[in-house]
Amino acid sequence: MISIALAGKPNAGKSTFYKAATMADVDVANYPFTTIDANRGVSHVRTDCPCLERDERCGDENCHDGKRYVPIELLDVAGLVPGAHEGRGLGNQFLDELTNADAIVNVVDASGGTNEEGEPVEIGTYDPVEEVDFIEEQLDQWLASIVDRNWESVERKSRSPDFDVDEALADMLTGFGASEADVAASLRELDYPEDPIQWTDDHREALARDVRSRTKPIILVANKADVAPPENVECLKETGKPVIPATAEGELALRQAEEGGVVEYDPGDEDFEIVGDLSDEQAAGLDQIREVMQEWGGTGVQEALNAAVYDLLDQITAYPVQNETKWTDAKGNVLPDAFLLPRGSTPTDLAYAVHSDIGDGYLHAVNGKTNREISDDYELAEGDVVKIVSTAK
Ligand SMILES: Nc1nc2c(ncn2[C@@H]2O[C@H](COP(=O)(O)OP(=O)(O)OP(=O)(O)O)[C@@H](O)[C@H]2O)c(=O)[nH]1
Repeated sequence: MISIALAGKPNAGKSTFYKAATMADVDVANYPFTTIDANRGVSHVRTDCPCLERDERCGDENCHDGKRYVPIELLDVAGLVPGAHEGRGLGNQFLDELTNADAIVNVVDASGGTNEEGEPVEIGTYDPVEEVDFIEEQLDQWLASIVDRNWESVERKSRSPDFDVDEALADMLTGFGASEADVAASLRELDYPEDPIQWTDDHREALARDVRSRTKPIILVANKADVAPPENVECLKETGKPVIPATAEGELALRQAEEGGVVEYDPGDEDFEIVGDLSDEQAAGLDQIREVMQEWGGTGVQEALNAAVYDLLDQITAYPVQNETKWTDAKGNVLPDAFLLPRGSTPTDLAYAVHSDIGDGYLHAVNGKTNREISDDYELAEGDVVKIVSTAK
C-alpha cells in the first residue's frame, strides 16, 4: 500500500490532519510533542469511480455515489525540531519511521503563529518558509548520517576485485526505500571518485540530498489557512514545492459533524450541506469553515493526499474484476477492489499487485471498458477496469 508520512514541526497541526484523515483517536493539544508515538493509520485518496460511466452506482463501501476512496497508509510522525537528526526533540527514532514512506506531506503552520520549536508566538511573526527549509534539512541530514554510518562497509567492499560502486550504494540505500534506478539516477547527477575511500563528507552529503529528494518527495500543506496571512501561502509557493492551503481543524470538524448527522459532506467536497439541527455556535463555526473552503476550493486535507499520490507519486487507479462485462468479482460484488500503481504499469503489474501467484500465472488481460483483450505492454490508465486471466485462481 502507498504510504504517506506527515512530517512537520511540533504544533503545525499534524495530529489534527491525521485524525481528520483517518478519524482515529489521537491526542490533539496546543503544546509541543503531543504525538509521542508514531501513528500509523488508513486514510484514502479520492478519485472518480468507473461506475460513473454506467447507469448504476457500484455500491462498494468505498464508493460514495461515484466518489471512490482508495486506501493508503498514513503515518503521523512526532514533531521535528532543528537538530532532530542529532537526536534533539524526539529526533532520530521518528525520522526512522519515515523509512517506509513513499512521500512526505510537510504540514506547515502557515499562520506563522508558532516558532520553529512549535511554541506559540503572535500570528504572522514566524516565517513558515523557514520551517520548510529546516524540515527538509533534517531529512537530508538524517539520510546523510545513515550513509556515513554505513560507509565503512562500502569501503570494505571496495577492496573486492568485482566491486561496483553503484551496486554497493544501491545495496545500502534500498533499505531506505530507494530503488536501484533512484541511486543510479543520483549518481549520474553527481561527480564522485570511483574509489569510496576518496569520498569526502561533501560527496556523501550530496548523494544523501539527491537520493532523499527522489525517494521522499515533499508536498507542503499550508495549514491553519483559516487564520494564515495570505502572503504566507504565496511565500510557501515560492519554494517551488507543491503547496496545498488547508484547514485540518476545519476538516476534522466537518468529518465529526458528518458522523453526527449534522452535515452531508464527503472528504474532498468543495462544500457541505447542513442537514441536522445546530446550535448558534456550531452554525457560526461551520460558516467560518465554509468561508475558508470557498477561498481555497475545499478544506485541503483530501486535496493534499490526492496531490501527494496522484501528482507527486504519479499513480493511477486500476480495478481488477473477474467478470469483464458486469465488473464483478466471483461473488458478484461490483468493482470491489481498487489498486494504486505507478503510471506506466501494465496488466502484468496489476496481476502482481493482486497476488504474486496471479502474476506468476498471468496469461492475458481484457479491458472491461472495451471488452477487448489488451496487450501485455498496454499502459494502464486512470480508472481502467481489467479482467486478468491467469492459471492461478
Ligand atoms: N486555526 C487552526 N488551528 C489548527 C488547525 N489545525 C490544527 N490547529 C491547532 O494547532 C494546534 C496543534 O495541533 P496538533 O494537531 O496537536 O499539532 P501537531 O503538529 O500534531 O503537534 P505535535 O504533536 O506537537 O507534533 C492545536 O491547538 C490545533 O487545534 C487549523 O487548520 N487551523
